Amino acid sequence: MEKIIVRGGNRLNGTVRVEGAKNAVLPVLAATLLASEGKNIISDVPTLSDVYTINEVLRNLNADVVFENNQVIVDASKELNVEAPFEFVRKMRASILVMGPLLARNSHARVALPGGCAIGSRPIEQHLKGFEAMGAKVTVGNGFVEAKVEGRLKGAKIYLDFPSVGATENIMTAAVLAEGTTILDNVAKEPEIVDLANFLNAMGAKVRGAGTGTIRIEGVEKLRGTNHAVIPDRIEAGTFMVAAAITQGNVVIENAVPEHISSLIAKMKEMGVNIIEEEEGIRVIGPETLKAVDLKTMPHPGFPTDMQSQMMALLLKAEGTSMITETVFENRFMHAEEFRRMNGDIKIEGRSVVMNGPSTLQGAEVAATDLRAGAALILAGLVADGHTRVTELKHLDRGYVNFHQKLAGLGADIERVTEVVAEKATQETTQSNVHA
Ligand SMILES: CC(=O)N[C@H]1[C@@H](OP(=O)(O)OP(=O)(O)OC[C@H]2O[C@@H](n3ccc(=O)[nH]c3=O)[C@H](O)[C@@H]2O)O[C@H](CO)[C@@H](O)[C@@H]1O
Ligand SMILES: C=C(OP(=O)(O)O)C(=O)O
Repeated sequence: MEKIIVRGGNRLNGTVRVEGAKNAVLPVLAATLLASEGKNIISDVPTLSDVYTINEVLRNLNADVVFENNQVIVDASKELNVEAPFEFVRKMRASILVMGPLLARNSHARVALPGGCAIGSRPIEQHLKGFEAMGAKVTVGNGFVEAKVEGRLKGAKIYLDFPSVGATENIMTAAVLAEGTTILDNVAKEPEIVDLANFLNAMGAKVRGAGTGTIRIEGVEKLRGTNHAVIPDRIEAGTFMVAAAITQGNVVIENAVPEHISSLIAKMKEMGVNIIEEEEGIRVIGPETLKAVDLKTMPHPGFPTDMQSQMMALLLKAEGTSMITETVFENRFMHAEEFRRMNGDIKIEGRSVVMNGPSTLQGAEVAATDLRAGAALILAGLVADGHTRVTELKHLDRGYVNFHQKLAGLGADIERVTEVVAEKATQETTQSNVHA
């Protein structure tokens, strides 16, 4: 087993560059299945475990996929298979995003049911409601969801009960090859939705309104491969912004797009963080004293749930009482217990957590319960007394490329070790504690 060991106390300084966005590249790669002619060349692709997983899903569906130098080339022109098995979907829920493209291309798709995960039950009924409205017959059984349609899907008017990111993407990618027009209401407005629409349009689709609450899709008969560069990862950018702020550092985050993270910038400014938009990116200067604030996660342009745990780390160091309310996922506070193990003063009250800060954080052995929790625990470790050891790094690797190396490049005292070396470090700490 691998661990990341952080020794707290260093201020971060310098420049760090963010990668292409995980949550943009996964739907884009799933949508490459729509091109029955030509190759798709997707660039700025991060080397994340989730990307390797979706590439395996595509290969399994009979697409040719080459991933080199942050570029994925997909040739999906051969006849596609119908089924995405559980071995992939269990690793990564976003595998469900192949359902829309497969149904549109094949008139038939069978995908293992994703099930819940550490942050909530995560049902997919809004995705399925969309496929049904377009004429598909959907059945669920034996751990699979299957959708079939005679001939092409038919354009429809669909209203989502909640602006689900995945449902918006899956229905969009089904509707682009449907007969007639689809009007999709109460949709997600995340930048990743806009990126997907841009990619679909470059393949020859007719998608209008992405980024607003209503998307209108005129179906076309065929799509062809194109070139597309993925947008920068706003959550990775936000994570490094917190790293700079929590360590009273001074860091430029290159490639970050301020318009994609305006809610985060506003909240951090409220906390007293100095944030300057520069030509190369966003400069973040952490203050001596952070102010307590309240925040509530919401669909975009509200505060992103994927930044909630990192902000929890930051708020633990703020003066006064802060409250975070999670409205997007029903169970995304598992990291709060881990912060408590680091001496964080934190209480869970239903869908909110209350923190009385600043907490004097102490190094401890903690487990990443999901990918953002993993990053957040490392952020807390940057300002904790002594060593913090973070385990369950498979979650972190789903969403961050070279996270510890990037932090080390900014001056953090951090390393990634295997169990054997980690045990040696534990012994050293135990010995130094005995001597102290
Ligand atoms: C790969 C990817 O892009 N993942 C992101 C995507 O996940 P994902 O697409 O799964 O998130 P959704 O927006 O669909 O889910 C938001 C909420 O709606 C619920 N829901 C969703 C669909 C449905 O049919 N029924 C239902 O009840 C979910 O359980 C959850 O509570 O958006 C989330 C919300 O911004 C982010 O945290 C994830 O990082
Ligand atoms: C929850 C996340 O991702 P996923 O939907 O892929 O689990 C995330 O990126 O924080």
